[in-house]
Amino acid sequence: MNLDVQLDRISVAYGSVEAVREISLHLPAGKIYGLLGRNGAGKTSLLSVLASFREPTSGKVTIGGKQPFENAKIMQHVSFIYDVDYKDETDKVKAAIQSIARYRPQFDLGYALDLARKFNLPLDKQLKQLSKGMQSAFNVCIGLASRSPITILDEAYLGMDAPSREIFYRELLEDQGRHPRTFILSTHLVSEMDYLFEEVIIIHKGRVVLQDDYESLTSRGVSITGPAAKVDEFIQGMKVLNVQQLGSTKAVMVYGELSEAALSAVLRAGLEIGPISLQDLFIHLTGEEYSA
Ligand SMILES: Nc1ncnc2c1ncn2[C@@H]1O[C@H](COP(=O)(O)OP(=O)(O)OP(=O)(O)O)[C@@H](O)[C@H]1O
Repeated sequence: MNLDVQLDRISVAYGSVEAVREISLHLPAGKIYGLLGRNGAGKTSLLSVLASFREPTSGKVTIGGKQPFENAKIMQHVSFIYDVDYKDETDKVKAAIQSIARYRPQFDLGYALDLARKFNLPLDKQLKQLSKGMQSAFNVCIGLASRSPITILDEAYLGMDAPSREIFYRELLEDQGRHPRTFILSTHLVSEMDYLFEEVIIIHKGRVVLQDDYESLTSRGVSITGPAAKVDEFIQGMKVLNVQQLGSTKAVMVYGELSEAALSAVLRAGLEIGPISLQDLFIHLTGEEYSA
């Protein structure tokens, strides 16, 4: 069953607040997608539509060619992991895992318990008694062990300490190797998680500002440094993300195709070329100069 996700001109409005504005995306199945955006960019609103937690104000979502909203056949293949409020949840960790396993068709109970052990989750404690980071680790266990063909993790790491996040990232990659599926991960921890993503979607003020595979993205972004006049000559016609000048030396971050010929011309001119990180791209593409 091919569960490609297609969003056609999805908008989400809360009264007069337009959280998502006509977003169209095609997400072929089987990849790890990173969804990046600043606070309030519209990530959770978009993901809740994708997970059929809410209907869009306008536009259409299809998963495997079918509309998922109130469609149990499709929704059994989708897991949406988000920051759940467990303050009244008296189920114990092990019992909660067992009861979730009963209604998720691909759930692997053994793997869930193995993950719980790796995260040091106390199986006989009530969910409401877990610390914030442990509750997130519990959510991650459920998200990974569900093995849903479409697994959406909305800032799943909240409160998890660095060693636990490392376990999460390692398990994600290993389990994706064993059971390939679609992961959509929203995050603010761009530099920490970038190596996980096969494709990156950056949204800003409810709109997509960039969607590309990770390798092309980072190969297209470069910094060029050298005497200001020479740098200016080379960046003509390119999308400039950031400019820094110290005396007569200028460092410019640009984004776009740079041909082999252009690259060697830059080097012949004695300019320095360096890579830019996904975090740099994210910061500058969502800075105020790109505001809608
Ligand atoms: N239930 C709601 N009622 C009114 N406005 C809302 C509601 N939920 C979200 N919004 C608004 O919609 C916009 C997008 O919010 P959303 O939670 O989707 O962003 P986000 O990218 O997930 O943000 P963050 O990274 O801070 O979690 C924001 O302006 C937010 O204030």
